Amino acid sequence: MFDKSTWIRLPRNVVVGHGALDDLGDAVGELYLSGTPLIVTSPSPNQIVGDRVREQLSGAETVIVAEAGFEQVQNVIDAAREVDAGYLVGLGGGKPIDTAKMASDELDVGFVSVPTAASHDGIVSGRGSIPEGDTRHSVAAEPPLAVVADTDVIADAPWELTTAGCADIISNYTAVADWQLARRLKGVEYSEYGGALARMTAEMLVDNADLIRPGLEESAWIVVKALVSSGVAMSIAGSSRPASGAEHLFSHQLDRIAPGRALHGHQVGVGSIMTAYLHDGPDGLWQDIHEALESLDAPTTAADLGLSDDELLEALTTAHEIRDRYTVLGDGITEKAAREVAETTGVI
Ligand SMILES: NC(=O)C1=CN([C@@H]2O[C@H](COP(=O)(O)OP(=O)(O)OC[C@H]3O[C@@H](n4cnc5c(N)ncnc54)[C@H](O)[C@@H]3O)[C@@H](O)[C@H]2O)C=CC1
Ligand SMILES: O=C(CO)COP(=O)(O)O
Ligand SMILES: [Zn+2]
Repeated sequence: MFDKSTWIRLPRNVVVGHGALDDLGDAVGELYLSGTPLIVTSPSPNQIVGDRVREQLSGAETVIVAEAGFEQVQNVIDAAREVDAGYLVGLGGGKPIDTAKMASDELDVGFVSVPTAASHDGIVSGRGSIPEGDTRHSVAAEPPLAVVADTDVIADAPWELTTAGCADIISNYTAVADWQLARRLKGVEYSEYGGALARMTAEMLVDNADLIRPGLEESAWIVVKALVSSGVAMSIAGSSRPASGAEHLFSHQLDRIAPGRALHGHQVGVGSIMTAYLHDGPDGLWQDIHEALESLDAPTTAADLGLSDDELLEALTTAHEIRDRYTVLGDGITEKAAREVAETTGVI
């Protein structure tokens, strides 16, 4: 008997474009949400567009989160209960958006995603990525009912935020390769559709890398659309597997070893260069990934990430410990192997 069943939860309204923030009220109005909106944001996005968002959502309250973590999620839950929030709006980069979507899940209220930077592919996903002690959880969270991405605001954000988002997407190449490896070696469930979409998104971004340039609103448009597509791949898969493999484990480990040193997307990009080499050897995809990152002016070396060689090697040799997710790192690679891959790819 066929007894498989799956839920794919996707946003109803995805509004991307110049001045899209002015459509936020309409995009939310169409969802028939009721009650007080609670805006979950971090200091810079609040300063940049907080008032514009509050103008669109009458009676909105605001809570500021500086970091992502379970404590912050709990603070948002408490703030939401205090104002009897009807729905939450994540405004900013990946941290406030993840925090809002996790709090919404716990509170059983709607979630709206308003990215102010194209820095990560969690803007649409129904996953939250949260550190806790020595580990980092990828948890099911409330997918957004609406995503409103204003390309004017995003194009105005520091350029490195956009290149971080590009690198987060490019890393889908190695994430999907790890996922396929885990299917072959460990029988991990694989979604052809989720894997193909994630990979195609990375390919489209690499093919358009020449068009992605600072200050061009069209670049923000290309990157946001790719981030949406990558998030949809995660929703189809019901996990972050299409967009998170060993390169992400490496980045998560760096967040512990060298916190705040570099952006998430930049760390996974450098990780992806090295794990692509581990997958395919010297003549494989690592050079294309390296070239695409270089052409975007995204980091390709430990020094670009503000890391010493030793910090980078420590992260690479211990990344497999972060969580129980089988990747090309298996149960860990030796320091000699890590040094060889990092040197051969020019990362150190
Ligand atoms: N749930 C998921 O599927 C995913 C989650 N993530 C998570 O997202 C986080 C990384 O996201 P980031 O956006 O890099 O972190 P972030 O939220 O800390 O943002 C990075 C910086 O950009 C600033 N910023 C945002 N918009 C700005 C603007 N318009 N102008 C000036 N500054 C602006 C923020 O204030 C912050 O200082 C990590 O915690 C990562 O694990 C990343 C990818 C996918
Ligand atoms: O960053 C992600 C996808 O880009 C997902 O993060 P996790 O590795 O925590 O699932
Ligand atoms: Zn990521």
